[in-house]
Amino acid sequence: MTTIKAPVVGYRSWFEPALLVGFRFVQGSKPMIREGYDNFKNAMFYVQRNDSKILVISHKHVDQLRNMPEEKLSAIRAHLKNLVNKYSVGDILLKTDLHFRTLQTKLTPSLNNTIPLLQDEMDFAIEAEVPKGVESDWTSVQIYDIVLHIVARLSARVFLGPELCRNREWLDTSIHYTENLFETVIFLRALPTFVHPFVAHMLPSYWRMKANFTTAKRLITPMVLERRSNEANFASYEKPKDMLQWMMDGAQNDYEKDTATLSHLQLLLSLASIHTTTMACAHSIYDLCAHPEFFEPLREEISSVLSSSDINQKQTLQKLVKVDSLIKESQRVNPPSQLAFNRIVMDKPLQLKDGPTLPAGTHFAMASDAVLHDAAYLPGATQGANTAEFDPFRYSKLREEAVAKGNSEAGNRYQFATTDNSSLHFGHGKYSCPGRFFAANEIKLILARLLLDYEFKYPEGQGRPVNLSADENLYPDPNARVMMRRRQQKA
Ligand code: HEM
Repeated sequence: MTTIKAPVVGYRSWFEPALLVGFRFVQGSKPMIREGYDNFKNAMFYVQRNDSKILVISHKHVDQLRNMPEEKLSAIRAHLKNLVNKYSVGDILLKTDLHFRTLQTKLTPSLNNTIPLLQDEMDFAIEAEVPKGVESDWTSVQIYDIVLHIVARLSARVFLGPELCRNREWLDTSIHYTENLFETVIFLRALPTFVHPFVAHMLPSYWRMKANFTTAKRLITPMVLERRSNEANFASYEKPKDMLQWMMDGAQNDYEKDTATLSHLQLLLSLASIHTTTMACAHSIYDLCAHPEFFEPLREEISSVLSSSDINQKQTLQKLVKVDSLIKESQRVNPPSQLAFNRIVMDKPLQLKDGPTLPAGTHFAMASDAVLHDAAYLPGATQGANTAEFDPFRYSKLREEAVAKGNSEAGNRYQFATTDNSSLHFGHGKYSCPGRFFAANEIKLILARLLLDYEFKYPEGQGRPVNLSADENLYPDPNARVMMRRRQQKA
């Protein structure tokens, strides 16, 4: 395959073997990507993963590329390549986008109706997942794990309905599938592709992932069959309003109607949503514990909004402007990945505006993390500003300023779920994350409940846990402990 010429970052010397640079990338990608951005931000550079070199191009090209069709520039193929799909999700995403279009056409327009369901499940989830000790005293907890289980329960309520969302086996499967998949993927990506066929089958995580799929089929198939039979036999049958039903209704061919496909897509929904949402919540809590002075202003906003409006309204969540800003800033400082807008150039070379032609087959991405740490692109920042500083109200201030100037349209630009040509953590354009509006609601509901009802702080002498990395992906330390206690006084 023809490749474009560009410098490869991360080498310590001319003699360092590429394989070693690739190994160092697994846990040391941040300085490498920042080095590339600082030196070549208006050009392009490669980062060295051992499964593949990824070309990092300037985000200035995103407007030209964001709505390009899959046949020319593929988001799915880049996603599959990053997931080493032959040994993880397979080729299902090349055969169907049923879950993607259902999120766009059914879930997002129905977000309002999901709020009461999420609220209801939250009561149950908090009762089930928060240790009883916190009721009376400060208790050391693994908050990541608590939030993970709450998110899995809430998401399952909307994806599969009230029955499976309380089924222990499904909850474990939906959580562990992602963990097993990432363990497999990160291990394989550290190795050159020619060894993947030999190594993959030796990984216990690979076999656990397969077992997760078998469990998903065993749990979901009877539900699909029962729903189909009810629909066929009872005129008065009221169809459930959840992702599974919407996908069953929207299935357009035998492959999409197949119970194995529907089960697999539920696992892929879990993969796309549960840990990503949990990470955003956990980062927000870790950041607040490191900056406890921000707890009170957030609690004030939450209680004032909730006392004046009904939480079951979508507009209510939109009024949580400071909470929204906190989540966006926390994501800016701790993004899920340092690279976004992964794409593969399909059959024909792609001529970039004001740039070179990318040969067919090129896998490229954009340095989403570095861009939002560059004062030139960080909204509201002045030249020389300390862009590493955590300012939870950065975006709410910008929104308020825009609204004060009568420009509420511009204010929307600073919302968590809004993407633009420098805010790329959900991608941007046609193939940007279709679940981000749901994620924003879920995170706000969880944080509002946790902040109003509980207090958090780090144990004596402990600060914010350092983020962990696996290639370009970053994640909060899941084992970090915080102290948690029921709030004595509600504001
Ligand atoms: C904070 C949480 C989340 C983050 C940071 C996130 C981020 C992303 C990103 C970066 C992409 C790739 C976009 C591109 O190719 O340009 C993506 C795709 C996607 N996201 Fe999200 N996402 C989140 C939550 C969710 C949720 C809650 C859902 C489902 C309700 C979801 C469903 C999807 C789907 C279906 C895709 C397409 C790829 C696939 O089929 O798996 N995401 N997301």
